Formats: sequence, structure tokens, C-alpha cells
Amino acid sequence: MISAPIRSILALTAKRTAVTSAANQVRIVEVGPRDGLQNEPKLLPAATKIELINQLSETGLRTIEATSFVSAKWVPQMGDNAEVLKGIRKVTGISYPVLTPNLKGFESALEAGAEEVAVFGAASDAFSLKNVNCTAAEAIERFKPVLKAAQKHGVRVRGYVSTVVGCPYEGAVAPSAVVKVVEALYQMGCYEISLGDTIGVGTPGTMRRMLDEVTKVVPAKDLAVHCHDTYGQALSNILVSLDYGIRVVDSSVSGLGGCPYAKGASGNAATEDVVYLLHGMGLDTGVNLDKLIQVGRYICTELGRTSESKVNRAWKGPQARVK
Ligand SMILES: CC(C)(COP(=O)([O-])OP(=O)([O-])OC[C@H]1O[C@@H](n2cnc3c(N)ncnc32)[C@H](O)[C@@H]1OP(=O)([O-])[O-])[C@@H](O)C(=O)NCCC(=O)NCCSC(=O)C[C@@](C)(O)CC(=O)[O-]
Repeated sequence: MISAPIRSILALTAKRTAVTSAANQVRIVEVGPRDGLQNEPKLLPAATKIELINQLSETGLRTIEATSFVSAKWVPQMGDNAEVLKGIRKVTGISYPVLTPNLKGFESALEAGAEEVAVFGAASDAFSLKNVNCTAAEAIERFKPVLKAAQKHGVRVRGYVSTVVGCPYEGAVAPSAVVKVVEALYQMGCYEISLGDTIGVGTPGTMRRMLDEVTKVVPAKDLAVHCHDTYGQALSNILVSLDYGIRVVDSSVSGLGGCPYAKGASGNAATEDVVYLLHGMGLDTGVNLDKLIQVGRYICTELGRTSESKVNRAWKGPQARVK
């Protein structure tokens, strides 16, 4: 029989272990099939996108953004959204969110079987106007009916905020502008807010100034970072976000990606590089890096391009990694 004091010590130890293990776990949101492909000029067949998502589902990733229900006139590559979402093999325990800019997009996504969606706002009006044809504040108004309908249908909603440190049209973005949109999306009911450095201009300095303010209104546990790598700062910026307690990182297999309405922006942080970094730090992502490398090579072959992931290009198998 275990005495009461020992029981309480064991309970405390278990609690500490739980806290430690949560702090050691990072969830990767794989955005390759959506963000990674939306900017590709050559239209890929839906079957290739489905194969990509099915392969990603075998790597240990728990969130794979599948497509977006936007206008095909605006983003032709996403015109096969329903076919892709209906065609993938959905694995239990994996979420396949899709982007929905308005109620029309939400209704189409629901019809195609979406169980999680994401609304996407921006901290700068100029980018918002180019991206979704309305100001940042008007975009928030469009999200209200989406959140209401999502709640009715038990669909989870993630919120994106783009241009959190810089805008391709307005330049530097003030943290106060970011806070306004982050707060609005969070209060509206988004379960997680992803902070997008859309054009990859952020540095650890500008990320810190932004995160200092944002973490005052939303706890780090409900934040994610979405870092493009245009200026080669994505991994450094992700490291900074870990310091703030953020444990959700968006990335794209082989560093594919970019927003069609943010000219010059390169791809996201490559998932292979992010996983290599995190595992090297002793953090757990649940991702099998070797399998992920093969998926990166598959999609790069299909696109006829070289991987943007340095880890993928260097990879000679798990045994070759320097401990
Ligand atoms: C938002 C709209 C639709 C507004 O576009 P609009 O032209 O202002 O819309 P509208 O309401 O005036 O309607 C015009 C037409 O679009 C149709 N329409 C209206 N809504 C939809 C819909 N959901 N799906 C399909 N069709 C739609 C609507 O039915 C109508 O059709 P018509 O009568 O002319 O035949 C448009 O601007 C659009 O599709 N933009 C695409 C934006 C986009 O996908 N950008 C890339 C993703 S965001 C991103 O990459 C950043 C992120 C998330 O990764 C984070 C980061 O890096 O920062």
C-alpha cells in the first residue's frame, strides 16, 4: 500500500512529467499541398495532389492542410479543391484543414467533407485588398458567418494573420496592427492563430517585438508561426517563437510555396529542415524524417524542380546523421 505523502509526490511527479512532455512536443502543420502548390504556375493533376497528401499521411504528421476553397479565377491551382478533399485517404487522428475566405467557401468545403477550416486575415490593408479584395476589417466581417456556421456544424476553425512583420505593399507592419486582428480572430472563436510572415522579411528582432505584444492577448499555447524563408530567416524565427512557448509550427514539404498576391515571396520553411532542427533539440514532432524526405523527393520530381530543403538535399539516411 502506498502512503498518502508518497502518493502526492508521485502525483506531482506525474504532473511535472506531463508538463515537460507537452513542452517537448511540437505540432507541425504541413501546408505543402495548399500553400506549397497554390503558387505553382503549372496546374498539377488532382491525382498527384491526392498522392502527395496520402504520402504525407504516412509520415507521422498530424495536421495536413489539404487545399483551399477560394475562387478558381483568383487561384487556378486550387480549382480542384473538392476533388482533392474527397479523394484523399483520411487517416484517423490526422486533421485535413482547408482555407475558406467566406461563407461560400465554407459551404463548399463542408459539402466536400471538411472537418476543419481556416479563415485568413491580414495585418495590412494593402495586402488584404490584393489577396481577398477587401480591407482587413471587412475580411473579419466576412469571417463572422463562417465561424457561426462552423460552430453549428461542429467544424474547428483556425485563424491566420498574414503580414505580421512586413507587407509587400506597405513595408514594416506595427505589432499593434497585428494584435488587433489576432485578438479579433481569437475572440471570434478561432482555436489557434497562425502568425504569417508572408514575405519572409522577419528577423529574430522583429519577431520578438511582434511576439512581445501578441502573447499579451493570446496565450502561446494557442499560437502558431508560419515563416516564409525569403531572406533565410525562417528557422531563426521559429527558434525565437519556441522561446515564447509556441509549440505549433507551419511548414511546407521541401520548402514549396508562396502567396500569389505577395510577389517575390519564396516558400515556407521546409518541413524537413524544421523537423531536423526540432529533433536535434530533443523536441518531439512524431514525424519520421526519412519518410518525409521521400515525400519531398516525390513532389519535387512531379514539379520538375530541386528541393528547397537543405536537409533533403543533404540526406543520406538516418544513420548518417551526426549525433
Ligand atoms: C476571397 C475572394 C473569393 C473574393 O473575391 P471577390 O471577387 O471579391 O468575390 P465576390 O464575393 O465579389 O464574388 C465574385 C465571384 O467569385 C465567386 N466566389 C466568391 N467566393 C468564392 C469562393 N470562396 N470560392 C469560389 N468562388 C467564390 C462568386 O460566386 C462570384 O462568382 P461569379 O458570380 O463572378 O461567377 C477572392 O479574392 C479569392 O478567392 N482570393 C484568393 C485568395 C487566396 O487564396 N490567397 C492565397 C491564400 S492566403 C496565403 O497564402 C497566406 C497564408 C494563409 O498562407 C499565410 C501567410 O503566408 O501569411
